[in-house]
Amino acid sequence: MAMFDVAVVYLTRTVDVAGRPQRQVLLGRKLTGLGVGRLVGPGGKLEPGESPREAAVREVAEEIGVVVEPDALVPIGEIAYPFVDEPRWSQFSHAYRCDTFAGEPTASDELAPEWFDLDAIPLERMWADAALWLPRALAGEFVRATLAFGAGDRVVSVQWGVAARS
Ligand SMILES: COc1nc(N)nc2c1ncn2[C@H]1C[C@H](O)[C@@H](COP(=O)(O)OP(=O)(O)OP(=O)(O)O)O1
Repeated sequence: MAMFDVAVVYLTRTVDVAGRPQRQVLLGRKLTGLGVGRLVGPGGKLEPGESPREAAVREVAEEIGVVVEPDALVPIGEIAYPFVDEPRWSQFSHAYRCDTFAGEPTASDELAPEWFDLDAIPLERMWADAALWLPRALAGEFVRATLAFGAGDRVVSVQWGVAARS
């Protein structure tokens, strides 16, 4: 199945809450395009000739006005998303975590960013696949998977260990 590539970035930070360190992740409410209304990491499609890392740097700057260095991006997953009923939506996602960045996340036309505690990510407001892998990936595991979407944006099949483009 033909798939377009996307890069998605999960910025993380540690804040002090009543004298204790609290890990947080930045998500944003999608304001336009596929998945509008959902919480996502900043990201989007690769442009022609771009590497996933280059796209990740560009998308973070465009969508939340934050500067990340390519080397600061830590790969946390490669996930193929075949859309069985809408093949033109099928995509291959390169996911990164990034602890080091410059600038304050700011809303754009595409995304309204917000920090969430890592132990209380509102997974029900994200794409349905997030609950299957994101907490593990943010805890340090590299996730490779093929997660097929069906009608109603439900995950209809799960294959771990392989990110299959066809
Ligand atoms: C768990 O997180 C995600 N799961 C799934 N299944 N898909 C996700 C997740 N986070 C982001 N995505 C997808 C959704 C979209 O297909 C892309 C991002 O798309 P976007 O429309 O923002 O792409 P751009 O290239 O920025 O848009 P333009 O076409 O407007 O340039 O990632």
